Amino acid sequence: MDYDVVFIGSGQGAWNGAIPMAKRGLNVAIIESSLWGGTCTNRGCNAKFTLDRPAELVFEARELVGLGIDQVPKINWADLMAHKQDVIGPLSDKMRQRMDKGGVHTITGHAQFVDAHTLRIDDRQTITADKIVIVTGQVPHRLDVPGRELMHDSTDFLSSASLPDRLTVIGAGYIGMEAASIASLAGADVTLVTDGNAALRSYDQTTVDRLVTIMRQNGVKFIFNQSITAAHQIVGGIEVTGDHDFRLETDYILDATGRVPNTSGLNLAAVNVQTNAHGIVVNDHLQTGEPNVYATGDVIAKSVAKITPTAVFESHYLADLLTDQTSAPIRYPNIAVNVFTMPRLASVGISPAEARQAPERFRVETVDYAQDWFHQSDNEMGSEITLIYDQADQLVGAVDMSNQAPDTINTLLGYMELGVTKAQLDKMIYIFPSNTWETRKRIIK
Ligand SMILES: Cc1cc2nc3c(=O)[nH]c(=O)nc-3n(C[C@H](O)[C@H](O)[C@H](O)COP(=O)(O)OP(=O)(O)OC[C@H]3O[C@@H](n4cnc5c(N)ncnc54)[C@H](O)[C@@H]3O)c2cc1C
Ligand SMILES: NC(=O)c1ccc[n+]([C@@H]2O[C@H](COP(=O)([O-])OP(=O)(O)OC[C@H]3O[C@@H](n4cnc5c(N)ncnc54)[C@H](O)[C@@H]3O)[C@@H](O)[C@H]2O)c1
Repeated sequence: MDYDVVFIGSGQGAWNGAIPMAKRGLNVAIIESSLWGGTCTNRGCNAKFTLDRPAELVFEARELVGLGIDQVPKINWADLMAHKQDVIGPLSDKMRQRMDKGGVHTITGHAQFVDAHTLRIDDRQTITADKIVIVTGQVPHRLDVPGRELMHDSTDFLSSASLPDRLTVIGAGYIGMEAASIASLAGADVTLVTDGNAALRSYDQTTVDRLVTIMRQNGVKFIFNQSITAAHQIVGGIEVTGDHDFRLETDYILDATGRVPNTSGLNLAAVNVQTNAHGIVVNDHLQTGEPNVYATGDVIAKSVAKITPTAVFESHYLADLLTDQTSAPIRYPNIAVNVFTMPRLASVGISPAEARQAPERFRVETVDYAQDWFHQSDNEMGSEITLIYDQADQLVGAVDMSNQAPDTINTLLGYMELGVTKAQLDKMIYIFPSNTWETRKRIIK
């Protein structure tokens, strides 16, 4: 065999495990057909976050208009996009160097299976491996309607040279909500259209309703229960049409209707690897139907969130499994999740809906930040935190919608995972004033 382990795809689900495997003595290669580091690094989290920072400043300045702020800063999209390119552009090369330095062989090209131990790369090279890991991620779902060529995906949007005057976002998931938030705070007239009656379905819907209200107050128009059936060019723009005589004139359409597992170019017919609508089917050792073929990251069918931290966790697990550091099945701990809207919406653990269904087991406590001096100083009106405790008064879940929500939920995740008690928290001396102090205060009160 040419290699002990070969990864197909170089994203977070691959290199985080590949480097430790190489350091522990395995002969490891990663094959990548596009940018090194995959989606998160080049066209996902990092690119989005760079565009989001000024939007965050605009939002926070707006909250203080008349309370000490006279002028809200204005985003210069062209400069921001150039800055994003300066930050994100070099990352692919840096990521490849990181993998090379970590002792991993990096091979450029598109890989597909010949058999369970053999991969063909771009019809130019064939390599063999004892074990193969599929980490090919997801690709944007695209609406199959007339005029789809006039629509853009998240990769296009995150590289758009100019900010459209009128932006139509289709879909109210992570990508649609985050793009709507950034674009509207950057000055676009944003309409978000979705086929269902709810946004961000995996989040606590009471809090999501409050988020939608705040986004509406900040200029995003929401249209629920609306299917889009076509788009066509008109003088001065694009017309989007849908059922029930829906018509909307716009300048740019972002199709944010989801992402689908990237399995079609792998020639899976040559191996015993099963897929379903959610991705590659794996067992609790991330093993496919082919005993030497594994899969990690977004491409697998999994019940946990398809986000970078779960891909990294799986990659680390596989490094331990394939270097005999563990033989145990993968067990996910509590997973903190966050939507980068303004305000942020983050959650962890038992949801308020689950807790309310079992009042004999859980206590649910919601704190309206409008009543709280710390958030009043930012004028964070409409924001709130919900905390869920079990019978032993131990924190088991939380939902926070506020400007600081990711850090609040990260802090609470630590308390939950380590089983930190109120008595222990009472003995910690945090910085005051700070978000961590306020979060702790809420628990020990
Ligand atoms: C717009 C956007 C914003 C996001 N924001 C966040 C966020 O804020 N936080 C967060 O946690 N997650 C976020 N995510 C999700 C996150 O990007 C993914 O969970 C993560 O990138 C998954 O990593 P992965 O390694 O499984 O796959 P990917 O990073 O998608 O990597 C797959 C790689 O495989 C390569 N490949 C595919 N087929 C082949 C082949 N046949 N041969 C060779 N190479 C191949 C692809 O080119 C790609 O580089 C975001 C995603 C998007 C799209
Ligand atoms: N902050 C983060 O962690 C983050 C950010 C962005 C993306 N992601 C990841 O990216 C992936 C994709 O996210 P997403 O937001 O694209 O997908 P999603 O599946 O969460 O949302 C898709 C949205 O499109 C709507 N939709 C689907 N078909 C439609 C149609 N025909 N017409 C109108 N609306 C339609 C759905 O109702 C839903 O609101 C997820 O795995 C997510 O975890 C994570």
